[in-house]
Amino acid sequence: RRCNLTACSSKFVLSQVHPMWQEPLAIPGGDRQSPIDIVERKSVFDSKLKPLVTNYDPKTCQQIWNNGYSFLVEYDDTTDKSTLKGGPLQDQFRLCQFHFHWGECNSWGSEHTVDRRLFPAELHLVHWNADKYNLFEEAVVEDNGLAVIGVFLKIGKRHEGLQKLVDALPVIRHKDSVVEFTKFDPACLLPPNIDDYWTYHGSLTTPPLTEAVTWIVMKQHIEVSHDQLAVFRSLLFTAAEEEVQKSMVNNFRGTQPLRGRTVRSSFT
Ligand SMILES: CCCCCOc1ccc(S(N)(=O)=O)cc1
Ligand SMILES: [Zn+2]
Repeated sequence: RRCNLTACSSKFVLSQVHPMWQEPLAIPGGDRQSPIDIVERKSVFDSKLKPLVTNYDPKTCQQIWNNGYSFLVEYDDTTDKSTLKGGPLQDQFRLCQFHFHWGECNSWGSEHTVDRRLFPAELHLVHWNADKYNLFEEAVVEDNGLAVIGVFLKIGKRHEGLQKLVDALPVIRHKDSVVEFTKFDPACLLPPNIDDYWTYHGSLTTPPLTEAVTWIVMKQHIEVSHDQLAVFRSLLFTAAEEEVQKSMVNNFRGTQPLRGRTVRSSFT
């Protein structure tokens, strides 16, 4: 007999896949989905790719919140104070938020892979095209609307800049909790060399999965300590009032078909 949810005792742990990660059946178009496996030897060096230019103002950092899929550090994107340009981009983009994806253990957690290699986590710095659109929500449905920088995380030495963020996480343990978070410079989360990257046209990796993203994936990773990443895993997918609490882990999408796309590299 199918268990009727209301009849289930509160202690019954539902071992369902988190709704977010049950792939929707059909995505409109769906031939430029993300993430992908980056096959190094198939990427094509493009000498016309310029260096990336980031200009982040820590004063535009506003809050950090648990949206039930990840935690987002949000920036004031009503002016051109925190911007990204150069690289593969023709226009100037504004930083609106950054977030991470991670696993339940250090063996997996990243969204992109490099020659099928998985990393324990991946940082996404999300920007929208402020030369062409007025709001993130407008840009999210346009081909050239978004630019996301991806940075792989590896377990190693403690990341001093990340610790301020790690210390804020217990305050936003549950879905929909938010706390003020200011004066955080996201540039501290970039690797030393941001001139070496892969770039390709793809999509958001969570709903609405729109194919609006110029992806810029850094070749160089950053290091965080085991304990720092363990705090990410102490977050919950679930809201405070829910009876069954679910750890926020494995919040990554699997790699998607390349569908004939070319991944370009800024380095040989
Ligand atoms: C109109 C509201 C859209 C909210 C969703 O925004 C997103 C979703 C995914 C990514 S990701 N993992 O591809 O960087 C970035 C931003
Ligand atoms: Zn993401």
